[in-house]
Amino acid sequence: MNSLGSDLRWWLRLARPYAGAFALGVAVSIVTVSANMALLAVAGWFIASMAAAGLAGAGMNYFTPAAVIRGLAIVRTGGRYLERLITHDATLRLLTGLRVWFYRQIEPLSTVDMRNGDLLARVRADIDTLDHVYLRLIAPVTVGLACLLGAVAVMWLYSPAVAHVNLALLGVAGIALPGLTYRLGRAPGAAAVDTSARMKAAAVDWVEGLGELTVFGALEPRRETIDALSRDWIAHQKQLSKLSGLSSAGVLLLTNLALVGTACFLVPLIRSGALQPVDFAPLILLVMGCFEAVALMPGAWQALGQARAATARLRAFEDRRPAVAEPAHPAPPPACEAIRFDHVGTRYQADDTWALREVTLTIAPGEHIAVVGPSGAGKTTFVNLLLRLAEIREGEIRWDGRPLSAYRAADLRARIAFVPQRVYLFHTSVRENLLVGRPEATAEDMIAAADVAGIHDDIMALPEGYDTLVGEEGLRLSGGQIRRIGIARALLRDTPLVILDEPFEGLDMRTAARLWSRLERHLADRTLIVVSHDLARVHDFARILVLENAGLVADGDHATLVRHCETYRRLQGAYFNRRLDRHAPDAGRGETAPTPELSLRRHA
Ligand SMILES: Nc1ncnc2c1ncn2[C@@H]1O[C@H](COP(=O)(O)OP(=O)(O)OP(=O)(O)O)[C@@H](O)[C@H]1O
Repeated sequence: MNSLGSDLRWWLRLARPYAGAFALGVAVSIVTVSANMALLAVAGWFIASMAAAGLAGAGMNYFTPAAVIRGLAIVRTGGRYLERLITHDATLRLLTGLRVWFYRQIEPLSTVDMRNGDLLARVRADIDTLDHVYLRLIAPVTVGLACLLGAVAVMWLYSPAVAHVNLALLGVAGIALPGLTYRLGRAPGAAAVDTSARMKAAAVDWVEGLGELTVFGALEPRRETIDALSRDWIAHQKQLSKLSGLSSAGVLLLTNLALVGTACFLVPLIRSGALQPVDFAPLILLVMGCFEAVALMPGAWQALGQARAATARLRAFEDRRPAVAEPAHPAPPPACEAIRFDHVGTRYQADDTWALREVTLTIAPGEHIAVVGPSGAGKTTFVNLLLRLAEIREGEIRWDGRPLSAYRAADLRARIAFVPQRVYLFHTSVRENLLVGRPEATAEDMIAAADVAGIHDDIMALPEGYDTLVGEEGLRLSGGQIRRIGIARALLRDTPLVILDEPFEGLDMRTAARLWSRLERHLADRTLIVVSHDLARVHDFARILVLENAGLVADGDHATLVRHCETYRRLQGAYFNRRLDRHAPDAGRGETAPTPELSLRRHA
C-alpha cells in the first residue's frame, strides 16, 4: 500500500479542479462551527450576566447580547445549510471527475484488459467510497483543528492553565483516540470495502445469469455465496460500529473530564477575584463546544481506513501499461490502401501461448474477405490487431505503406467501422444508439444505414420507432435485432475498412442471406473483413482465410479450399451436420425442407 502522504497527494491532485468549492465548504464550515461555539459561550455569558444583574438589582443592556445571539443562531443555521449545499455539490462533482478519470485510465487499456466484468463493479464501489475523503475526513479534520485552536486561544486569554488542560484532553480525544480507532479499524474497514465490492459484483453476476441459473437449478449455491458475503460484510460493519461506539464513549468521558478539570481551575480564579463569576458559564460551554467539534474526528479516521483500501485499488490502474503504445510523432490517418501482414504474431501476455503467429498476407483495397476457423483459432485476435486492441509482438502490419504503430490508435480506429461479436446497446433510444457511430449523421443517413442492415422495418414496428428506449443492454430487442443495430451503427461511419465479427449470428438463414446481399452491394468499394462461423454465407466470398491453432492454414476461394484445405472441409462438415441435425425430423423440428446449402456438404 502507498504511504498516507502519497495517498493524500493523489486525492488532492484529483480534487484540484474542485479545490475552490472544497475550500469554500471548509471556510463556511469554520464559520458555522465557530458561530455554534460562540453562540453557546455568549448565551452562557448572557444568562449568567442577567442573573448577576438581577441579584444585584442592577440594570443591564440586554439588546446587544440578544441581537448577537440571534445573529449567531442565524449564521449557524444558514451556514449549516450552505455548508451542506457546497460540500455535497463539490463531492458529487469530484465523484463525476473520478469516474471520468477512471474511464481515461481504462480507455488505452482497451477492452482486452477489461474482460473481467466484476472489476468494473468493484471500481464503482471504490469510487463511491472516496466521497468519504472530503465529507468525513478532510473537512471535519480541518474545520475541527481551526475551531479548536481558536477556542483554546480564547481560553488562554482567561486562564492559560484551562487552555493547557483542554488542549491536552482535546489532543487525546481528537488525535490519540482517533489514531487508535483508525489502527484498529483499518483491517475491518478494508475488509468491509472489499466484501461490499465482491457482494455487488456477485449480485450483478447473479441477476445477469438468472436465466441460466434457473434452468440449471443452480440458484441455491449462488444465493448462499451472496448470503455468506453479506454475513461477512455485516460482521465487519459490526466491528466498525463497535469501535465507533467505543470511541464515542471515549470522547464523552474526555469531555466530562475536561469540564471537571476546567471547573477545578476556574473556581479558585473566581474566588480570588481574578475572574468574573459571569465568565464561568461561557468558558464551560466553550469547552463543551470544543468537544462537540472533536467528536467528528474518530469517524474521520475510520473513514480513512476504507478510503485508503479503495484508493490502493484505484491507483493500481495508473500503473497498468496500455495494451498498445502511442507513437511520438503520429502519421496522418491511412487512406483506402492495401493492408499487408508480414510474419505477424502476437500473444496477450509475455508468458501466454501464441494467439496468432506467422501470418503473412495482403488485403487489397476494396477486397471482401471472410475469416473462418475453429473456436480459439485466432480470428478475433486477427481483428484485434487491426484495431490495435492487441500489440503486435512479431512481424509487422502495414496499412497505406506505414506500420500500424505509426498511427495514433484513435486515428486508426476512426478509419475502421467495426461490429464486435457482442454488440453493446446503451440504455437509451434506438436513435441515440445508432448515432454513437456518427453523432453528426442526419436522420436520412441513419435510416439509410438501418435499411442496409435490414433493421429499419423492425425499428418502425417498435412503439416509438427510432425513439423507443432499448432497455438495459437492449433487453427489449432480440439478439438478431441488436446485432443488426450494431451493423447499422457501424455503417453510419463512412470508413475505408469495415470489420464485422460474426454479423450473421442470431439471424435465420433468410434474414442472413438478405442482409449479406445488401451489405455486399453497399460495401462494394470498401475493404470488408467478415469473421464468421456461418459457412453458408462464407462461400460467397471470393477470398476466405482459414485460421487454425493460431496460424493461417489456407487462403483462397470456396472451391479451392474445399479441394485443398482439410480444416475448411472439417468446418464445413461440422457446420452442415449441425444444420442437418436441426432440420432432422427426430430433432422435433418437423419436416423443414433441406436448404440449398446442404448440398454443399455433399459437394465437400
Ligand atoms: N484477452 C485475451 N487475453 C488472453 N488470451 C486471449 C485473449 N483473447 C484471446 N485469447 C487467447 O487467444 C487465442 C485466440 O483467441 P481468439 O479469441 O482470437 O479466437 P477466435 O478464433 O476468435 O475464437 P472464437 O471463435 O471462439 O471467438 C485463444 O487461445 C484465446 O484463449
